[in-house]
Amino acid sequence: MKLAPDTRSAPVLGIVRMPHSQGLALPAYESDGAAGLDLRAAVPEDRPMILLPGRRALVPTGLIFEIPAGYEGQVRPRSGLAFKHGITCLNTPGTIDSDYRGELQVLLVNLGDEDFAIERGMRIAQLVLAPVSHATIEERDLAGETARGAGGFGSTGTK
Ligand SMILES: O=c1ccn([C@H]2C[C@H](O)[C@@H](COP(=O)(O)OP(=O)(O)OP(=O)(O)O)O2)c(=O)[nH]1
Repeated sequence: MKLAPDTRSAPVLGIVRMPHSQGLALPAYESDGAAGLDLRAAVPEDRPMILLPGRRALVPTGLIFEIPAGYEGQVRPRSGLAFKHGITCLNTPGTIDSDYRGELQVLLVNLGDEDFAIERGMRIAQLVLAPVSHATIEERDLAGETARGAGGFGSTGTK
């Protein structure tokens, strides 16, 4: 199926390579309609990172992103890694601020029951570019009335 062309003008995402990501493919949309750019692990070829069950680690991407103003980057897990190995992002969605100029790192956690080897070039997570707004903050004396009121946390039941 051909997806409808995007008529919005595409934001430009700048990517700067650090030395340890030389030779790795740049993040790319893996299909026409993919929401995220796959992020690859920039760990040494001869030293995969071993994530033991229950442990977490910051995995380098070797990339600095220039997120355009008015957007954020959301670092999200890959469902295949989560389903097959219990590997997910601990802080999902990780927030990449548009003024961040450090290396993008991916905080992975092993919720599976086996050791997991993160190898160089492995696609470990995905980055979604999403619009954000800065709200104008107004302090108020009272919150406006609504039908829900203060009901939450399951107040409407499950059926
Ligand atoms: O998964 C992530 C999440 C964040 N970051 C980087 C980019 C982001 O802009 C910065 C700060 O992230 P966040 O705002 O979530 O962290 P914080 O704990 O609030 O720290 P800070 O005080 O530095 O904002 O860290 C990553 O590389 N990976």
